[in-house]
Amino acid sequence: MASLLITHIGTLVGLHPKEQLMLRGPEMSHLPTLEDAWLLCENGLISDFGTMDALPGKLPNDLETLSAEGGYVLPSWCDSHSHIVFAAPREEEFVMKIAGKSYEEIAAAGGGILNSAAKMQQATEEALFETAAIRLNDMIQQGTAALEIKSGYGLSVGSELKMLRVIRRLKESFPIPIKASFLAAHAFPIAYKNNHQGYISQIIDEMLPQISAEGLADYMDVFCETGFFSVEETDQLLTAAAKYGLKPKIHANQLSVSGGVQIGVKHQAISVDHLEATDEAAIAALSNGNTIATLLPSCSFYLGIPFANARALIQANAPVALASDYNPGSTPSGNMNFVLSLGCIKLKMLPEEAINACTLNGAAAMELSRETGSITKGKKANLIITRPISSLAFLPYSFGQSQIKTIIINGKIR
Ligand SMILES: N=CN[C@@H](CCC(=O)O)C(=O)O
Ligand SMILES: [Zn+2]
Repeated sequence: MASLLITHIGTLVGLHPKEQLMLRGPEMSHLPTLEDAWLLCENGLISDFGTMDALPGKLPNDLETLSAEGGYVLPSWCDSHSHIVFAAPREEEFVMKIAGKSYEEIAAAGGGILNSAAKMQQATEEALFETAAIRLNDMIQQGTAALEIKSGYGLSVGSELKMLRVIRRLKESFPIPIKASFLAAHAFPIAYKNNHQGYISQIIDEMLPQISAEGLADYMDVFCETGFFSVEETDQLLTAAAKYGLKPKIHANQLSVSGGVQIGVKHQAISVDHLEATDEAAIAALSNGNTIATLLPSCSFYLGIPFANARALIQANAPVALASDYNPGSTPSGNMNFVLSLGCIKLKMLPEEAINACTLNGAAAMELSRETGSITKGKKANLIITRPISSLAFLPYSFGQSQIKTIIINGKIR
């Protein structure tokens, strides 16, 4: 594999030591940088870096050189929450929202997740793979190079397995790390509206054993929310998943204070995600803990719901990650550059905090921070090279304007 030397880097950003696997509270504002730098990629990994006045004397033979021309170099975005496998977009609901209907009203009228589930029954694995691959390629071009993808539009044994097999194929076909979360507990199918235990038994007795036998999921997810899965039902599902070694990453407190945060923490969830409706008890549950609060500001932006209280979480010494939530209903965008801007503009995170939340803490929310998420020797050479910009703050400040000039994946120009 050819080696790549990137020279004339205006500022190299995110030089965390390899032992730093996650950042919490005040640590999140610490984003080490190096000015006027070079960086060497060998065998797909970051092998060395330094300042331009001390370029390495001995260089590999098969070396390709690329000048960053004064641009910034950052670790690629690590997006730890997405639903990019879906059968069809839902613009009709977008228009209903413009006319004043809420997410809950649309869902109660048979739209929402059930709308996507109905379309999923008909979709072929091939079509699902092709459309998800287009979305994923777009995301990679926008700087994402590690991704979590959920099932959850199947809501039946066959369709949930179909979604997870599509995610497995994406894992095999793309050069970036991908993690799969099993989210059959996303909504109750209509046939089980008044028989919650019937559907929960199907998840526990039929889906989990097959998924485990085929190794199709890395995590268990539940939408713990009023009108969806209760705290008791979430507890039951997470207990069952633990028997198959599936750790939780759950949807909590999106539309109301659901108790989802506390039940996630009780089950040592890797992350509890959303938290738009978080109260003091939920913040206290995350304070000083290892469960990551993954905030999804594009969802608040699109649905017009409150933004999560990032400042209170950071104040409480919690680890905070930012992710896209790319899905057809609440967030039809996987652009992490916009997530970064919203993190600063709406969640009042400092640029350094928001960048750490989109990189190292995002990687940690997928248990990938040993291999990606910072500029650290031995980690994947997955990089974003920007145009020359006036400061780090310019990146989130210039919202909606791409500053990305080149994407590097596994040490190769993409
Ligand atoms: N809230 C649950 N799941 C998705 C939305 C799903 C949908 O509307 O299709 C979310 O994270 O926002
Ligand atoms: Zn989600």
